[in-house]
Amino acid sequence: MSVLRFDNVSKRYDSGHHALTDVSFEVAPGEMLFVTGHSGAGKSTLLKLIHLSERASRGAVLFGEKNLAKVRGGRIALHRRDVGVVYQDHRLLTDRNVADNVGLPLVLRGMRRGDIAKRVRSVLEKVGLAARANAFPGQLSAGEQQRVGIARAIVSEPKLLVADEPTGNLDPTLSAEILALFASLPERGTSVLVASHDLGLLKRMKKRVLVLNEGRLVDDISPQELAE
Ligand SMILES: Nc1ncnc2c1ncn2[C@@H]1O[C@H](COP(=O)(O)OP(=O)(O)OP(=O)(O)O)[C@@H](O)[C@H]1O
Repeated sequence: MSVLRFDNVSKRYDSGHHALTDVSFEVAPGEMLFVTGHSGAGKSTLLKLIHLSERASRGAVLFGEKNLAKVRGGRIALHRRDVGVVYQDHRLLTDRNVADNVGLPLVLRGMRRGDIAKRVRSVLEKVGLAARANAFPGQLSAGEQQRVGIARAIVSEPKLLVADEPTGNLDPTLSAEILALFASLPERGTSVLVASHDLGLLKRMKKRVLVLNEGRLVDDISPQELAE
């Protein structure tokens, strides 16, 4: 059983623009892969269909056995518990400190405060921000904010993590560290799908790469092919 499956998915925005056309692929449990393509190729749209910021116009997006077309109303929030999202613009709450931002998904889940504090501490250590737990987002660098966003996305150990250009604001050393962190998630059962147009990074990571061109999936490159 795949974690995620796109079956001939197309997305046409209300403007009439066809952002995705007939896209099909599957993600296995514990797999890490990238989606790439030039600006406007449809990478963000593809991720939005997974966390239900947008809906497919045709075809089916399946998350495990669940057809996302049927996930409506209150079930959207439940679905989002299973999908961790790292946004390009972080989307942190500016009036809450780092620890509160990271712990928020666990609060929404009704987890006990003591357990939340433990998990938050552990995940902040992983992203190298343990010392900044009490800082507010406005006091952090762009790269640090990015890492808070990543910590928040992985704190609830989702089945799938989707990240849109997660290393955009980070220097090369930090990018490498964050990607190494992503690459370690599959061992703990989280599949990872990252949108990136950084070809150097894709080559270094040696993971499967989906290539979009004008909304069509034009290549699906295995790690072996990438190494050649
Ligand atoms: N809400 C929207 N309404 C209309 N068109 C949109 C909307 N969002 C995106 N598009 C268009 O759909 C196409 C795909 O956009 P998308 O953001 O998915 O591309 P992308 O590959 O992520 O690009 P980038 O690398 O620049 O972020 C673009 O031509 C974009 O202008």
